[in-house]
Amino acid sequence: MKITKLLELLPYYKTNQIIDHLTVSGVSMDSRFVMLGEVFVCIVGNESDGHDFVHSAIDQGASIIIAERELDIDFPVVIVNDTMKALAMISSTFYDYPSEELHTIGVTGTNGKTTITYLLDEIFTLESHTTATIGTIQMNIAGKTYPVKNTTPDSLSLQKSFHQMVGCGVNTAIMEVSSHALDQGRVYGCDFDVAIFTNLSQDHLDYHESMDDYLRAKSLLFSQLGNRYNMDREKFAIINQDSPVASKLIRSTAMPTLTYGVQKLSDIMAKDISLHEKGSSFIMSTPKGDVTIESPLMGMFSIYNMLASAGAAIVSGIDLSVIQQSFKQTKGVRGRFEPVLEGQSFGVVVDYAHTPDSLENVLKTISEFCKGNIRVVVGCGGDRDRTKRPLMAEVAIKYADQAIFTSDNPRTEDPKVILEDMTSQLNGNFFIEEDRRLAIDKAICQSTENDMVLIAGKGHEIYQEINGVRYEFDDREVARDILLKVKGSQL
Ligand SMILES: CC(=O)N[C@H]1[C@@H](OP(=O)(O)OP(=O)(O)OC[C@H]2O[C@@H](n3ccc(=O)[nH]c3=O)[C@H](O)[C@@H]2O)O[C@H](CO)[C@@H](O)[C@@H]1O[C@H](C)C(=O)N[C@@H](C)C(=O)N[C@H](CCC(=O)O)C(=O)O
Ligand SMILES: Nc1ncnc2c1ncn2[C@@H]1O[C@H](COP(=O)(O)OP(=O)(O)OP(=O)(O)O)[C@@H](O)[C@H]1O
Ligand SMILES: N[C@H](CCC[C@H](N)C(=O)O)C(=O)O
Ligand SMILES: [Mg+2]
Repeated sequence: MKITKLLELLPYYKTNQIIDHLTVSGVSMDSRFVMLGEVFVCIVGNESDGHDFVHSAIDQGASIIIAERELDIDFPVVIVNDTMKALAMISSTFYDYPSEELHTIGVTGTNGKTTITYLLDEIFTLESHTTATIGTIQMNIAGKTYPVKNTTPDSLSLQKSFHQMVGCGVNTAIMEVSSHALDQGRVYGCDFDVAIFTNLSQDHLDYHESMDDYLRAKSLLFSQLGNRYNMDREKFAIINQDSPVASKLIRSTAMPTLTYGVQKLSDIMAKDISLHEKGSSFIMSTPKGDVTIESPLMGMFSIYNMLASAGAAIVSGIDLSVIQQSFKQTKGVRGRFEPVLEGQSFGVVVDYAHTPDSLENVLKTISEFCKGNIRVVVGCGGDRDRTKRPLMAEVAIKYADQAIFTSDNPRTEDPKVILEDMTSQLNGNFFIEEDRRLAIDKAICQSTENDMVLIAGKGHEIYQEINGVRYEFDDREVARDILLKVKGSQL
């Protein structure tokens, strides 16, 4: 591609040489993987600064450098004021603006993103769309799955994936948009058609300076909605009206908004809600009429996830009958309120709750129907928001009859320090068992008829990360092994 074409969306840039004659074979943001003829974009990261690797990028065969500051090299350099935004724009240009070709839905918020992308995938698939999803668990393009490093990929990988989707005949792309991604411009320049907000509660205060800063990042999805090319298609924001920050987000976008909620008057509302052991049912009132929803998804938080998904489906032109059928037959998401059943007389549920709010929601749901004792096994991740640790522990002892605190992914931290952070100010009864397998064993072995065990925090994860090494660990498999062992010993 000619460099002049590649740079066509950048509003203003300076160069140190005449570059108009140059062509580029690709785009790279990592000096270690630059290929011959590629443009190398210097990104200032959290760990290192891409500008420091310019020489190695040139040695690897880069044809031109895009930087944020002047570089003392005799080599073609394009200087822009923000390389993160520049990377997003040139990646989109290089891959021929693929998000414009797709009906693209972005979901942001502290909790519920993965669940909503799965619910939407089921709805659009039932409507015979060819879909793709990107998120925490994996990327799925037209039925083929790919592993992911981040919930939301960097802008270069993202545009490449959109391009692949277009090539595979995908028409609807549904993705999670994390606050880190918004802050780091990973979705800058994406042509979203629908942007969904779930909720805002405490998480990631290791990365964001404050809750206001966290909200500012989330609001970028809405303020950037419709900023890009394809204005032939209407854009919509779908906002949780019951969230205290709803009005801020509604004001942050110039695009039409559809609200959803349970408490406050909203465009889409759930009424006559019934939450039970086998799921939930409610009347969903919408601008297209009312419909009765029955679903195996449990808990009030699931009602919100269904309303948000319904909002996005409605503005995408999908009939209420399809939404109704999809919610009825949903398979749910692995690691989200996933039961482990080995014929035992008590319940065991594995859930990805790793924030105070999600843990509270899940425990509240369990406490609404559990007739026996509730035991929770939970820890907090290392190298992540320290301030959420005591809050999660407090929620655990508030709702559970027995709280067993253990390790999650300690990463580079000492698990004992994490457990100390969780419990040092805590009043009440709890156990500490650092070894997650033993903690699960303890909860299961003490349970009897009608009790419930919640194993929280790791959900679908199939590893435990300790000091940079990922050891095989799957809460569901561990629980299953223990249940079978207990069953065997009772024969
Ligand atoms: C803190 C954070 O968000 N880091 C992300 C960031 O990496 P970074 O800023 O550390 O990058 P860096 O290592 O400093 O490198 C800066 C630049 O120098 C380049 N470089 C570096 C070394 C070298 O030899 N040559 C070279 O060119 C790098 O390629 C890069 O372009 O940019 C990378 C590329 O986009 C991300 O993969 C990485 O995510 C790390 C792995 C991570 O753990 N992020 C988490 C916190 C995160 O983003 N989580 C959210 C989900 C949260 C949720 O759902 O709850 C997510 O979207 O995944
Ligand atoms: N709407 C909701 N409100 C509050 N809690 C929720 C909601 N939906 C799901 N949860 C809880 O949050 C956990 C994570 O849900 P999910 O994976 O859908 O969220 P996420 O936003 O994708 O999280 P992450 O940021 O870690 O990727 C679930 O296991 C459940 O405990
Ligand atoms: N996306 C979240 C996942 C947390 C999952 C939990 N098991 C942990 O490791 O803290 C994060 O990276 O903060
Ligand atoms: Mg997720």
